[in-house]
Amino acid sequence: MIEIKNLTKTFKDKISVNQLSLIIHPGVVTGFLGPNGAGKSTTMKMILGLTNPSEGSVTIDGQSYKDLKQPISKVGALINGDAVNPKLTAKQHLELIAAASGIPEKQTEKMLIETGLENVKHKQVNTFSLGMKQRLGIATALLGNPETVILDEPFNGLDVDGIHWLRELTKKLAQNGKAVLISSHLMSEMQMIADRMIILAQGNLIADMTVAELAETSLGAYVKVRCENNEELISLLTEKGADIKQNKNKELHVHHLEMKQIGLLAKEKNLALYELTKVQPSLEELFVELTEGKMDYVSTGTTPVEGRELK
Ligand SMILES: Nc1ncnc2c1ncn2[C@@H]1O[C@H](COP(=O)(O)OP(=O)(O)OP(=O)(O)O)[C@@H](O)[C@H]1O
Repeated sequence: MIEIKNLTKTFKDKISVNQLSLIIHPGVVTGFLGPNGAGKSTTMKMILGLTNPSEGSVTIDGQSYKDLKQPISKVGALINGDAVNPKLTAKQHLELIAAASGIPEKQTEKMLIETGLENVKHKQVNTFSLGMKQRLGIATALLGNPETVILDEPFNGLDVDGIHWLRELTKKLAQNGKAVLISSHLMSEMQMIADRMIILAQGNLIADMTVAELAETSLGAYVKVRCENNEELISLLTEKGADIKQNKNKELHVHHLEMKQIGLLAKEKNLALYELTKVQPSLEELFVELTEGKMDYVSTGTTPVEGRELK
């Protein structure tokens, strides 16, 4: 079990991870989600002792990473940008790590088969595609049969077969009692494999719940309204406690008011509505909503109504 308490990382004057507290449980695939720059990799690096926290602590079964006696059998990780000597073959790379860590040689063969690299094991890593490198990174992470597996954006570069393989692998690891932490910025991907979701945005914890809880969260449901006079309707509904966002097509997304209430309030003021639809967003849409306005790199899309702060 990984326990993170008040974990904070500041680079110069920028807070990349802010007072993060959470637990990564064994036997569970935990999706670690957030837009670019949310602080996912930094958190993973702090778990692995690769980056020192500015504040707070991380323990793995009660110990910090640097105090673990046999770290490779406790935590295995794929961190983007992992250094692999490109001149080595896949087999040599794994054998080198196995030898350095006292892992039996037969384990390297097992990992090459498990990750589908058996046929290319004698090829130099510099001839590998991104997907093959990812597979080798995953083989490296699993080499010590660790209790916890941390994978930073492992789907990057994998083809359809690879994606399917990795989904099955992560499920199997969790079924075997391992704690699996996987980062991604794609909710749709995580939805397929994660039991629990942790969402970060700008270093802050936005959600930490099971996928079922996330899907049920009332934050998600809203009423889509198109109307002849948005300004008037916004002020009317806001007075009644609604939270409203307006997208670039001038559609209003109204939270915390029922469809019927909205219709009746509009009728009282003789406001014509062109559309009134209850929307239960997908997890992908919910993710966008939860993290909107909290990204380092923003693209166009739904914008908040002036004066209303996004939740
Ligand atoms: N070594 C560093 N020096 C300065 N700033 C850093 C450093 N590492 C990370 N950051 C900053 O910390 C913030 C969080 O970065 P991080 O890589 O953890 O995000 P992420 O959620 O993993 O993003 P992505 O999905 O794009 O990989 C970013 O603003 C990033 O620029």
